[in-house]
Amino acid sequence: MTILALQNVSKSYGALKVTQDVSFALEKGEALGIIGPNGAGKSTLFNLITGNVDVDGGRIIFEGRDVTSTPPMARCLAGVGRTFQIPQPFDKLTVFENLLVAGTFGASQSESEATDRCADILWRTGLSPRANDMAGGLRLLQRKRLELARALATRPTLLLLDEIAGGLTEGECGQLVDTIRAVHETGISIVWIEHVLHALTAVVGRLLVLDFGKVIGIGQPDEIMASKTVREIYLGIDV
Ligand SMILES: Nc1ncnc2c1ncn2[C@@H]1O[C@H](COP(=O)(O)OP(=O)(O)OP(=O)(O)O)[C@@H](O)[C@H]1O
Repeated sequence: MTILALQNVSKSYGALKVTQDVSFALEKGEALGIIGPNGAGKSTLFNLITGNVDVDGGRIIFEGRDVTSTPPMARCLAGVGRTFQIPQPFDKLTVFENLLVAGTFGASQSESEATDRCADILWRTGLSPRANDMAGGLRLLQRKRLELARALATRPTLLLLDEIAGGLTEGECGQLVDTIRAVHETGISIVWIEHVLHALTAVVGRLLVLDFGKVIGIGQPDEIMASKTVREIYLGIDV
């Protein structure tokens, strides 16, 4: 069953076509990776899926409903959770308080309803020892974990991850991949934009390649990475 479908979605900023006639479908429980050069339109695609940016054309279907004109908050409450490339937690709240904000406002639950769930998410994302620390004092790995935890606190059925492994050491990246794999095993569907390919392919079953806002390939990671066009455009390999 399809959880998310984009049908001929387009977006331009002035003369710049950032998203060009993009169509793809994500099955329930699937994990899909998105790769592409800098400026290819990857984050814009997430902004279109979440409603932070309006489409110029095309349709976005989530859980069988047309959400193309649905505001971001309503899409979040319907089950679309996301992380941002640059984590921006509430620095002057504790890690746990940050989760509670997401768990109450983002999942429409009372504080008492959200508390146990948020404590469980803290544990699952390895943040329990940091629960009472101010978010502003966290190191990069912990900020990335908090970004993931906040998205999970909104109770997503579809989780969009935007370059969550960027800037981490190899060891930290491996730990985060284990956490994301465990999240995926709970049945949450994932779309993950990432430049760290080995992290991505440790989790996703398919890759989608964007270039100048267009889908230039979608399929199994091995097939995609063997494609001449992808190797030329994305890896810069002259073949
Ligand atoms: N609000 C905006 N106004 C004008 N141009 C924009 C806007 N948002 C994005 N762009 C442009 O759209 C293009 C795609 O940007 P986007 O952030 O989606 O790319 P990306 O593939 O996520 O890049 P990166 O890998 O560097 O994060 C870029 O040229 C960017 O400058």
